Amino acid sequence: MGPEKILSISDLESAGSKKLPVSTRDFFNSGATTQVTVRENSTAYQKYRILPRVLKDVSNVSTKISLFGRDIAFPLCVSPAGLQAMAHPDGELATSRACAKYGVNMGISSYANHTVEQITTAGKEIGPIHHIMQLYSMKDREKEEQVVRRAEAAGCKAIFLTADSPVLGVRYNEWRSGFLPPAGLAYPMMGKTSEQIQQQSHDDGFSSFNNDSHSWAVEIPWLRSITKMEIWIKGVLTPEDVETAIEYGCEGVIISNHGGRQLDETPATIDVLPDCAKAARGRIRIHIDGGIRSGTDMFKALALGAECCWVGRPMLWGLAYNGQEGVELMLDIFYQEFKRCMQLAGCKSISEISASSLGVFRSDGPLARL
Ligand SMILES: Cc1cc2nc3c(=O)[nH]c(=O)nc-3n(C[C@H](O)[C@H](O)[C@H](O)COP(=O)(O)O)c2cc1C
Ligand SMILES: O=C(O)C(=O)c1ccccc1
Repeated sequence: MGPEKILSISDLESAGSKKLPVSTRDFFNSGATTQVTVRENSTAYQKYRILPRVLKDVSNVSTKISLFGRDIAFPLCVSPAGLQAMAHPDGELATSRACAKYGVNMGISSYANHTVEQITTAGKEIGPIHHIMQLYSMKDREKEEQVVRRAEAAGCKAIFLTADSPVLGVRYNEWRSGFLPPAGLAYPMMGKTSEQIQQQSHDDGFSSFNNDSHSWAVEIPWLRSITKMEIWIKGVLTPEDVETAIEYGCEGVIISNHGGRQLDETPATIDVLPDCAKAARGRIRIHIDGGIRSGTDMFKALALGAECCWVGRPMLWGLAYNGQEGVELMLDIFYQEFKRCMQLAGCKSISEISASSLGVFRSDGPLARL
């Protein structure tokens, strides 16, 4: 696709973004309010440096981890993001196929432009893949239950309950541009047609469905009573909420600030990961997303206590650049960079990646050990 050489996720961001109309590009790439968190999610990785151990046999590095009962190729999955057909007509179907081809798992947004049945089938036709279904608490409990039941019947392994979005964030770009998904795109899992979507602002449309009176005490036991899928909480940023998720018997949390799109001036996810992982003490799975843009970012997140990384926008840039092939390119860049990082750092398997592989800059001093 095109003459340019796409070697890094940053190259893919430029090439993919260029293909999109300005309002779509801004909807995908922006964060909330002042953009502090969306920026810091990535830049925060720069306070850490990798301390390699040398002269190790790294001819047979294993990048695999086990997730939902099966090995995935390397510790990266694709976060649930709505409206993927805005990036490429094949949307979530292309993402699912690319993930299956590459041997990683995929999150499906409740605001996907294809159904959970279509998306899981598209992937499984290519190869083994697990999906998880993202869920928002909804005002209409019957509709919410339908989404859960359809996801389970389609073979999804977990519900990711997005907990950081009782309302949408302050999004100046969406409000200025009067952002609306293009005519023709629907939210089939929400039972919302293109015509209905066109009648309300994105913000009002979201609020009309979303339950801003959600709570741990109501939501988690209710979900448990209607599904056997694992229940994960997406959008946790504090050790307190890790502890609460454990109390409610959840299987995992995604340390996430929604890619900086919800509450601005929340910390970068990598900066709260160590305390959250410490609080978990192995009692709940800890995954992370937000701002991960390279194999070394992945390595640092694993060293600081995450079991697996998830990425949102890099998938959208891949889709915009070249559909399924673009998402495969994105996964390939991450895989090659991560594997090489392990080799150069002297880690033969994922279990050898630990905090002892990292140093950190504190104020102006020399590099400190963690
Ligand atoms: C365009 C877009 C749409 C998104 N839609 C959803 C969604 O429907 N549900 C959800 O839980 N998170 C959604 N997210 C957040 C992602 O799941 C993820 O947390 C975030 O993109 C990770 O940060 P990154 O994009 O820097 O990798 C969306 C993100 C983007 C950029
Ligand atoms: O924009 C988002 O971050 C998001 O979560 C969303 C919600 C509904 C539709 C599309 C995206």
